[in-house]
Amino acid sequence: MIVTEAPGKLYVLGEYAVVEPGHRAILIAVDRYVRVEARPAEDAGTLFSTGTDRSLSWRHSGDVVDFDEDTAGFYRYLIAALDTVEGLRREKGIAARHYELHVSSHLDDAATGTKFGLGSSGAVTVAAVAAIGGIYGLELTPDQVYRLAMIATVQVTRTTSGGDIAASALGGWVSYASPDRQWLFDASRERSVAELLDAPWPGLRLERLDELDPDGDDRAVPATAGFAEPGDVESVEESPLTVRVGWTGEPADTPELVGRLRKDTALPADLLDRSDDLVERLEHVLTSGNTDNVADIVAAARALLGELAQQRASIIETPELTELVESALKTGWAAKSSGSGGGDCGIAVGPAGRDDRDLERAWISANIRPLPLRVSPRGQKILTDSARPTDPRDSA
Ligand SMILES: Nc1ncnc2c1ncn2[C@@H]1O[C@H](COP(=O)(O)OP(=O)(O)O)[C@@H](O)[C@H]1O
Ligand SMILES: C[C@@](O)(CCOP(=O)(O)OP(=O)(O)O)CC(=O)O
Repeated sequence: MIVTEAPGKLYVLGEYAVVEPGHRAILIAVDRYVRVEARPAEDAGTLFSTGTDRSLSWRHSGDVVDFDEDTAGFYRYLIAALDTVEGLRREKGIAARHYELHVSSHLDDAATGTKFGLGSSGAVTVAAVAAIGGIYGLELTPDQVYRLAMIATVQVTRTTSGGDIAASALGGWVSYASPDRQWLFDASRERSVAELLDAPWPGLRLERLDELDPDGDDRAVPATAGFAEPGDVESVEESPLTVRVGWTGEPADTPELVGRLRKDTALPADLLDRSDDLVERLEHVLTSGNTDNVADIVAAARALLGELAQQRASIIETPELTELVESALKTGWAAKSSGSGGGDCGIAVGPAGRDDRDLERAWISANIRPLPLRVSPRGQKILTDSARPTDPRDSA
C-alpha cells in the first residue's frame, strides 16, 4: 500500500493578481493534510472518499481508462489526476495496474465539517498524483508533482491560478507565478505528458523560499486546540516570519468572487505590477531575514485588495475580516485577508518567535476563531510504501 499526504495552503500575498498568467503570489503550506491510500486491486480500480457516500469504479481499456460515471462529478479532480499520471505511465511503457484510491481530507473542521478554505481540490489532486506516482515507482520530484497536478486541474478548470497546487506540492513558503492555463490545456492535447514535464511553461515560476526541514517532525498540537503554546513550534519556525490564522466563521465562494472581480477583463496592469512589486519585497524579507518592512508590505497589500474590490464594486474584506485585521494591528501584528476573501480566513504576520497571546485574546474578543495552523515544512510526501514491487515493469 502507498500512503501519501498533501498539505492545505493559505495565500500570504498576491491573491487575485496571481490569477493572471505570469503574475505572482506568496503562499504557505499549512499543517493540515489530505491523505490518500492507494491499494492494489485485481480487475478494476475504485475511488473512495470521505467527502461522499459513493465510490466510483474504473478499469484500463486498451490505451484509455474507463470510468463508471460521467467525469464531471465530485470525483472530477481524482479522475483527471488518474488520467494524467496513467498517461505518463503509458508513455514510459510501464505495465498498467489497477488500484483503489481512498481519500480522506483533514483540511476542514472534523467536528462540524466547516470549510476553512484551505484548498481541498488542490491538495486532493496533489496527494492523488503522488500516490499513483508511488504505485508505479515514478519517483516524482515536487516540481513534477506540481506539473502533473496542474495538467490534471486544467482539464477541470482554467480559472484557478494553481497556487494551492504549488504550495501543496512544495510545502513551506512558496513563491509562485501562474502559468497560462489555456496554453497548458491546449498543449496537453498536442504534446505528451513527459514532454510537458520538461518544457518551459509560459508564465510559470515555482520556488520554495524557506529552509524549513521537510523531514523534520511536525509539531503535535491537537487540531481542536487554540493557538499552540509558545515553544511548541520552535522546531519548525526557523523562517524569519511567522503566520497566525484567524477564521471569520463565513466560508467564501471563490469561483463566484473571482468571476465577479475579473469580470470579462483582466485586472488593470498597474495594479498587477504593484502587486508583483509587493510580492518581490516580501520575498526579499524571507530570503534576507530583515523583517523591518513587513508591516508596510502587508498593509500595502491589504490596501491594494481594497482598491481592487472598489474598482469592481465587490467585497473582499468583509466587516468580519476588517475586525480580524484591526484587532491584530492593535496587538502589533501585520494583518490582511487571505485568498479570495468575502469571509474565510485572515492572517497575522510577524517576526518568528513573537508572542501570540495578546493576538489570540484580541481575536477571541472580536469573535474571530484562532485556528491552530502553522507552516507545514513538508509538501506532498509518500509516507508508506509497502506495495511497490522492486521493478514496477514486472507486474501486470
Ligand atoms: N475529500 C475529497 N475527495 C475527493 N475530491 C474532493 C475532496 N475534497 C474536495 N474534492 C474535490 O474538490 C472540489 C472542491 O473544490 P473547490 O470548490 O475548488 O474547493 P477548494 O477551494 O477547497 O479547493 C470538490 O467538488 C471535489 O471535486
Ligand atoms: C483569488 C485567488 O487568487 C485565490 C483564492 O484562494 P482561496 O484561498 O480563497 O481559495 P480556494 O482557491 O477556494 O481554495 C484565486 C486563485 O488564485 O485561483
